[in-house]
Amino acid sequence: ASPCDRSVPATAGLSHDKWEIDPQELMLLEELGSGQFGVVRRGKWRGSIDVAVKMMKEGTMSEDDFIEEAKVMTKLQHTNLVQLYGVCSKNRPIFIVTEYMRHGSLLNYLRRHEQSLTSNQGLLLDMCIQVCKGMAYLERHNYIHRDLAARNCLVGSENIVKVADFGLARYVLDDQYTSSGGSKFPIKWAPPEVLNYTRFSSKSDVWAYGVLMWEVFTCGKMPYGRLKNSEVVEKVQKGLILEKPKTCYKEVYDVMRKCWSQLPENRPSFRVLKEQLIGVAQRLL
Ligand SMILES: CN1CCN(C(=O)c2ccc(Nc3nc(-c4cccc(NC(=O)c5ccc(C(C)(C)C)cc5)c4)cn4ccnc34)cc2)CC1
Repeated sequence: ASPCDRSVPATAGLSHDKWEIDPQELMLLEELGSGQFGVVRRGKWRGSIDVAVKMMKEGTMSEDDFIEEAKVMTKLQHTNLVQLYGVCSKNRPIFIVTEYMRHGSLLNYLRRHEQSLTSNQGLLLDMCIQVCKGMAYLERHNYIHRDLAARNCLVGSENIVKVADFGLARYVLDDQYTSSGGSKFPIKWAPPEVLNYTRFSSKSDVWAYGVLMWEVFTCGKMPYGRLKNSEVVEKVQKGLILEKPKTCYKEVYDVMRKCWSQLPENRPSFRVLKEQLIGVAQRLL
């Protein structure tokens, strides 16, 4: 640049690829809770943008693989997906920075608002449709979630619901979580082909989506109640499915049941599910 050039020196910002966030532009605020990777905090980015910051506890994630994948994840943009803004990967622990969702997980939201929600089937169905839209977008981009459940969806202002942590399961190092025999594996959201062969697909996400619908219409009950994981595996392989929640239209339960077809090819796609659920909402409400 010529000496009289007042613009910012050319190198500024280049040291950070567009998915790399400068930690000096982050202000960390209160703790939101902790998950598989450690503590999550609310923060401000560039002084004004509300963010959630996952601070990855050392040894919990295969970091280099994730940082590579982050470039792809930042390109996945949809109203019903929690937006990944970027990562701080130049020092440890690495930070994963996403948009902030002020009401926390869908599971806790359902449990906290059970009284007002049980009589509001329209809102419950709308929440399911929002998750379906986010999942249909991931399906269109051949992106598999691998751990879709109400605990991994988040609620923002005006009852907006977004899918979070899509694809992140691939980078968890804890084999109690990654192997289907492990104590932390989400057995109750897994179809037969995942229980038997860990064969994940958008159709295994559809099975999990059916369980998420059941979570929504029971306002956050635990699927299969207090059954042990080993008992659930046995029953699911025998074709047992979750019973119809009391406050749930039969048409809605019929959609859930299709998500639990034993064979993946017999389950609807998220694209078809979205059309069916919107159709049910128009007829019923
Ligand atoms: C009135 N209420 C008061 C209490 N309350 C809260 O404290 C509260 C408010 C907002 C919250 N928001 C967020 N919370 C989180 C959050 C908080 C704790 C843990 C986690 N989850 C994780 O750390 C996590 C989740 C899944 C996974 C795998 C890979 C296994 C799928 C790995 C790690 C997320 C992430 N977010 C991303 C965007 N917004 C949020 C979370 C909690 C909710 C509102």
